[in-house]
Amino acid sequence: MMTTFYKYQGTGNDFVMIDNRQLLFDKNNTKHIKALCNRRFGIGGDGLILLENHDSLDFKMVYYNADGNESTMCGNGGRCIVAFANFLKIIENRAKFMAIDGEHEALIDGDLVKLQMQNVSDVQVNKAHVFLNTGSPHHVQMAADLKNVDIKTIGSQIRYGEPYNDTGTNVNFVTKNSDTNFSVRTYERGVEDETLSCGTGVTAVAIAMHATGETKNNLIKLNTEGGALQVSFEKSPSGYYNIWLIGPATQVFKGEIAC
Ligand SMILES: N[C@@H](CCC[C@H](N)C(=O)O)C(=O)O
Repeated sequence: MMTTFYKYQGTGNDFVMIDNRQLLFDKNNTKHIKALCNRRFGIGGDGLILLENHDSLDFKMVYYNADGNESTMCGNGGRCIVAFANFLKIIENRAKFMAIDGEHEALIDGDLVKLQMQNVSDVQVNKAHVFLNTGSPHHVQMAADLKNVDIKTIGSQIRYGEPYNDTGTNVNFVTKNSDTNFSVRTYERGVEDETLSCGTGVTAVAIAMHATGETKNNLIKLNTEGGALQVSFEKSPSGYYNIWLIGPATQVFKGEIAC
């Protein structure tokens, strides 16, 4: 059997995208999903995303990491699936869809996809790092010499170490450029390596920088290795709300693969 797939990228975080409205894709075959994401033996991607029908919303997003396992929310993947739904003519310029962390709203504004993220109430500020969940878990720590951080080695030590252990976390290293601009490099759980960008990661960084007083602004530009993203938010006594992740999402190619 041949499966038609599309490849999307959002600031270099890349995904195999499959229209699974007919429910033909075998979702329990972890090995197969991992093989499709393999950059040498498969299509290649940081993850694989299925677009499915939803009873009351425009569509449903099902996200798998490159290791073949279904995981928590992917912010860049969320922006890419909105672009894909637009390409499939399921939506025009706005969408409401279901993901693993709940309902999301999104807007397409020219080349940009704006994705509303879930509210964040629990921001754990520690001495040397911040931990918070923006749909996926994120450890955020400052790095004086971001360019030279060995992201894979140090990220993996933190991801598998205390207190995260088996569940793990994504790990973000940050440098402040100005009150409104930060650079970020991310080690992603489930890819088990650095990715060029992480949407829930930069969202976590923007909130962490606000929570620790590194910035007082609520519209932050985040430079990733794959390009620039923006995050806006509001703060109330109970936490952060009206959080938006903003950036480009691009279809790269279409193909067919035997499976
Ligand atoms: N690249 C994603 C994050 C995907 C989920 C993550 N790897 C995890 O398993 O926690 C993003 O853009 O948010």
